[in-house]
Amino acid sequence: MKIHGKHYRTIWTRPDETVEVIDQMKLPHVFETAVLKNAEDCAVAIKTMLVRGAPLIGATAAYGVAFAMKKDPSSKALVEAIDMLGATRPTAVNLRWALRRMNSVLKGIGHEDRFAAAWAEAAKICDEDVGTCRMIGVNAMPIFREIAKKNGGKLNVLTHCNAGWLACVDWGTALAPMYMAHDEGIDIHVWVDETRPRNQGASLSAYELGAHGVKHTIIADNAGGHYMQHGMVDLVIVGTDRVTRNGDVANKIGTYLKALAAHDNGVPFYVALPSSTLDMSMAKGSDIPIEERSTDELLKMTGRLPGGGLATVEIAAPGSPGANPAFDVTPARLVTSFITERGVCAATEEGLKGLFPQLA
Ligand SMILES: CSC[C@H]1O[C@H](OP(=O)(O)O)[C@H](O)[C@@H]1O
Repeated sequence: MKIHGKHYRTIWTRPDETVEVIDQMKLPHVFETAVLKNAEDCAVAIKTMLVRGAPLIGATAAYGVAFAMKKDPSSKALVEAIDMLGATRPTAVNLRWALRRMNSVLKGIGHEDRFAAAWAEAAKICDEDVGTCRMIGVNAMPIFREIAKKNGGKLNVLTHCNAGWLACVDWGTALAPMYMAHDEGIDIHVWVDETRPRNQGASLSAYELGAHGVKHTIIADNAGGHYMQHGMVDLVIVGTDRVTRNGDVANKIGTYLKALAAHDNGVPFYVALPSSTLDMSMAKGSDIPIEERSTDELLKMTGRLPGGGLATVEIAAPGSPGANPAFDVTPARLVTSFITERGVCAATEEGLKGLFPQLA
């Protein structure tokens, strides 16, 4: 998408066979990129959330495997790289999906061809993600148009966390239809959950939507139910990090509470789901490993000082312990529909198999 008047993807290769990414830990205050030069750089970027978002995590890990093959194309090195990258974050299945895909491409070819093949496959994963996300937007538009038409051309959407182009390679999943609706002339407004503790909503979704000129309002995570109770939310759409065979949805912590509020107020709750985030090997949501992150993310906050520059301050009672699960699981019964690159389906095994028979 376009920022600062220039078209960006979130990850791109450089002539010196390195990879450049946007440093998302510094946004929205500072726009800086970071150059990844080896598999370890990719692992650290994923673990620290310099890059984040299920599809972008997978793409970054794919280039991590390519770097590993450049250094040592042996099968032992391939296994070690996959293990190292796979250990960075447990919840987003895209990481495992990308690593499995890289392994299946590389294990059957000669060592001398592995780097070139890995570099090409990582690029293919990125290009496919752009097309997948665009199609999620396209497939969401009939829903957006229908609801907007009922509201005289206006549409109030609530979203949680960041499932925009910054979470993917381009377009985004949940935010893709927001851009398309805006560009089509629908009077769309987005309630942006700040999304504590990492504030991906206030820092990243608001940054994206503002850059595209989409009307939006940042709200406290705890305010979403209030707006739904007062008829100010026409639909909720979120991204996901893993959907299991029965349609349960892992997504950023707090998503489950939004789904409950939406259900209680008769607000449709959609999940934008690329097939790379579908885990048909896992039966149900309670099987999904939930990442526990440092309580520093909860008990401290980073922001911009009045004179510029970033600073991190403590915001909690000194010495009080914290707990910081990064995701929760929304049961399929609370999901109105999945919106995928192949169309829209019910949040059921049957619905998913209907769109993705090859994954059955
Ligand atoms: C389109 S994937 C976006 C998904 O990933 C985010 O998690 P994180 O920022 O921790 O990588 C969040 O769950 C988003 O919905």
